[in-house]
Amino acid sequence: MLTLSALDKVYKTGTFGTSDLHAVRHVSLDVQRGEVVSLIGESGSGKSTIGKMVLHLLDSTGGTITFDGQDVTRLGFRARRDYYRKVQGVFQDPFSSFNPIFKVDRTFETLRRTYFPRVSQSDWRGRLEEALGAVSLEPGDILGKFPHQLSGGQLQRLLIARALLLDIELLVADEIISMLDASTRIDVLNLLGELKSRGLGILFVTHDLSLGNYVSDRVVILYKGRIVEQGVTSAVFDDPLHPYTRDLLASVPHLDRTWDEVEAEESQRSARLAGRCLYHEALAAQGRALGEEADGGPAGGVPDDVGLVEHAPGHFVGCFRKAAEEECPAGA
Ligand SMILES: Nc1ncnc2c1ncn2[C@@H]1O[C@H](COP(=O)(O)OP(=O)(O)OP(=O)(O)O)[C@@H](O)[C@H]1O
Repeated sequence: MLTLSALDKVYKTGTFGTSDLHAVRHVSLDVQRGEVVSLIGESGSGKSTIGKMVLHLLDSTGGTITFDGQDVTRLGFRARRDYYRKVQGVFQDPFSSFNPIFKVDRTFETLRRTYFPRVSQSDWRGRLEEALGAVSLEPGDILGKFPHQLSGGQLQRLLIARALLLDIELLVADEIISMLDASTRIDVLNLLGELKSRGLGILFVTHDLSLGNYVSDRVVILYKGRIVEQGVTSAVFDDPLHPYTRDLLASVPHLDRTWDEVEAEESQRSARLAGRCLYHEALAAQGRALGEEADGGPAGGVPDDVGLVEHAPGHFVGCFRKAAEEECPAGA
């Protein structure tokens, strides 16, 4: 359904826009109907930039985005409107998606006027109540209220209801439950599971590995805008191949280990990988200051073009040694 091919994004930075920040590099992935694919990576790895390019909130600087085989990388006004009928996004902070001076009903009225001008008010009311019911919201509790009168979880569900009214095929869910409390989180996650079983494809953006493990059919691990590993969730979590994926998994807090034990494991892993893995060297050299641009090249950072190698069916790892068909001494 959705396919990204060698997608790139370079931001112009600096006072006069003379510096380049390569936020997304040659990212290729796909999301099928009824499938949840998670983009996982630390802050600054390019997850949201990819989500925004899929949603046409940002232009890409290279590569293509296709939806059902049609190139949607550059869309005119009309085509964009049609695209948004099939593809919608929900973001971390639901408050920023609503205008605080209007009641939430306005969001739905705008939707009706834009996409369903011929639907009568009474039909529309029926559809709206059905969509609110699907996200477990009682119309009487929600309609006629201002955003500040509703909780983050209610607003998040309203945004999903809005997407349902459009009968979308793909949802880009960018950190949508980070701001919710534990019980609301479960409600929203269950809702996503239900939408998936109805055939919705979901591109789920998260920095939270446990969450990625819980919701996804496949995961894509990003580091500095590059895919370092991707595959079926159980394959990647049970047998992480890339040192960065292993680092990420090792950094998940365990209640049964003390800080000293975690530090000892970390230094053993560092010693094992030292001088062997460019990704690892880059992380060490930058003191894990992710978000800074790596220079590229073996000395300072990560090489530009590291192809993904299929280690097992559907399980890909990016490694300069593997790409050169060399053995990885780190065992990755
Ligand atoms: N508008 C912008 N102009 C310049 N640089 C940007 C812009 N937006 C993002 N960046 C940079 O692009 C890189 C990727 O940012 P992005 O927001 O996609 O990362 P992320 O993985 O979603 O991070 P987070 O989890 O913190 O949201 C970062 O280095 C960020 O500073």
